[in-house]
Amino acid sequence: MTSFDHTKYRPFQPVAIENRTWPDQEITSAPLWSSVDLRDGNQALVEPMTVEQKKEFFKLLVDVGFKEIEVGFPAASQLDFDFVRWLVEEDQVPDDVYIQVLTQARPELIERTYESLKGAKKAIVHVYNSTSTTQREQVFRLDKEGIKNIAVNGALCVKEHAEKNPGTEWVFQYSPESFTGTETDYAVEVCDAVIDVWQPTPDNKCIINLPATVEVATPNRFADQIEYFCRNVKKRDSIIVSLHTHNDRGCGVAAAELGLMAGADRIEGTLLGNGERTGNMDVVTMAMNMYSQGVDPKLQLGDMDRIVSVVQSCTQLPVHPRHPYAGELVFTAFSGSHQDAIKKCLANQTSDKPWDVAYLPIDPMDVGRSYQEVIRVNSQSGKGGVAFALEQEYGLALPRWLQVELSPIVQQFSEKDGGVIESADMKRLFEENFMTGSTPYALGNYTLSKDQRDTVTAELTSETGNISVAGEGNGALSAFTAALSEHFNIRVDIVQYQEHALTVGSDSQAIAYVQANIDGDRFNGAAIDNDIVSASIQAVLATVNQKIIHSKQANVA
Ligand SMILES: CC(=O)SCCNC(=O)CCNC(=O)[C@H](O)C(C)(C)COP(=O)(O)OP(=O)(O)OC[C@H]1O[C@@H](n2cnc3c(N)ncnc32)[C@H](O)[C@@H]1OP(=O)(O)O
Ligand SMILES: CC(C)C(=O)C(=O)O
Repeated sequence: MTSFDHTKYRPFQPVAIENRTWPDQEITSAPLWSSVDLRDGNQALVEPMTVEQKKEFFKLLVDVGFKEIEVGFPAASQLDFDFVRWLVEEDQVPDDVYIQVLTQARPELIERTYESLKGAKKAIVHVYNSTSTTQREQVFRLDKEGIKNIAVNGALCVKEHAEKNPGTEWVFQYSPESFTGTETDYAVEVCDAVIDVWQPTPDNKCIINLPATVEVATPNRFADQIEYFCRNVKKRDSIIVSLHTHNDRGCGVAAAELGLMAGADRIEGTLLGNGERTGNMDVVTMAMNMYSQGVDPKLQLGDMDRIVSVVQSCTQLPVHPRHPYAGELVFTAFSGSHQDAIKKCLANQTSDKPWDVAYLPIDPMDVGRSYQEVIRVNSQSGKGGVAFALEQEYGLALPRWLQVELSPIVQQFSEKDGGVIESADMKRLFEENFMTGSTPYALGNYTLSKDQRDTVTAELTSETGNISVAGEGNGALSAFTAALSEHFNIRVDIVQYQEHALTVGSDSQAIAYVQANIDGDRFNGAAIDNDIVSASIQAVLATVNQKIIHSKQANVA
């Protein structure tokens, strides 16, 4: 017998709607945003925020650009009450920001709520009661009329208190809590009754907030509910339809997006999605989704590290490394083909072209991240990733033929090491294997002269004694190659050559990369010097040094 029995659950009963229009809509402008971090987010924490944490969080929300911020449930806790008083008395709320507070539709709680707001410049009073069948039947034990009366009486009470305090610019908000579990036509009926009390106008709107208190269906079903609601609610032009989705099925953002397409004007959510159970709708994700489609979300999310840091320290919840747009790994590719594609696309990307980089839906720089972290190398990585890391970190633009040689060396190392290879290790492997221009022989003094042909004479130093070599050719490199060929009795042909100035570390240095065919085997060398000719000569010497060591090892074997 298994207890995993799906027949105990009932499917969601969708609202009957014909000719729905939302699937054809696009999101082309930002909604009104309201942060509920300090209320819904806070009420879901193991340890609710202290006043100090709320202050820090509030400052972040203002800096991010929220103009409506639900700051608490002041009738429920002294701490929330005190925080609202601090905001008002210490004049902490910018003139263009509304503070929003939540209250149940109970007269004594509404009264206390208004006490907390005394002297506020602008405030949204948010009153709610649950309208779902489950709560009607089992929690409130009231019929539809009884539940509607709670809403109407709450709305009346809210209005009366506002009239007694005309110094504040009041906005009223009502939520039929558990909207998704409410028959949609009945939700319209209750909201209509509230609207009748408040008598909003196009110039003095009220907010009707439709919560997916619990997410119970696929986002398309939620969108149907929203479109139905918008079509049928009274005075549509005098109300702001707001959405407040939760993430029980993991679709909080998708539901809000489709709900917006279905006609909503305003979105409530939290930064990075903290909230009851699986969380509230994540404003960061939804806003960045818009941003990535070329729509201005009207929120400033560029300092993502600060957002993550404040949210983590105030909620004491970690942010998942793969959290959309904000997690530490979301712009990082480990696998070779992704790295290769990213590297090539980044090289093509210029500021005058629309962003078009494989595997990166947005430019990491836009949220304060660097290209360095875009590619991290482990045993799944290929040459592109290694080359990218060396270029980003050290300015070493390895030619493709050298990338091909270095990549397996790095891969072997990471397989042994078992994890991510740091750029410093890759550089060390590069130096150990290719910058071999000092052992057994290092370049001492040399002279170059130019006549019909170039001539070089060079001193090579080594532990076993110094030697002199001389040769001539069509350039410095070929003269030096000839000198080495003759002295060591080998045949050296330069197959590949590349050089560039070093832009990282020192701007007066250059690096040369050489691939040489020596007696039928290919060797790769590189060298850095203030002078490009010296760098080139040393890179050739690096290949010859490898050949000498190789031959010695072969003889020993
Ligand atoms: C989906 C949401 O997030 S809604 C917000 C939920 N957040 C919170 O509840 C956090 C803060 N709340 C609290 O601290 C407490 O609930 C308080 C202080 C507000 C009230 O506490 P209490 O008076 O002990 O009441 P409690 O919350 O248990 O509610 C009990 C009564 O209020 C009624 N009630 C609950 N919600 C509402 C409402 N929105 N409107 C009117 N009455 C309500 C209940 O039916 C119940 O009635 P009963 O006593 O006749 O059975
Ligand atoms: C009070 C309402 C909006 C709420 O928090 C919810 O339904 O989740």
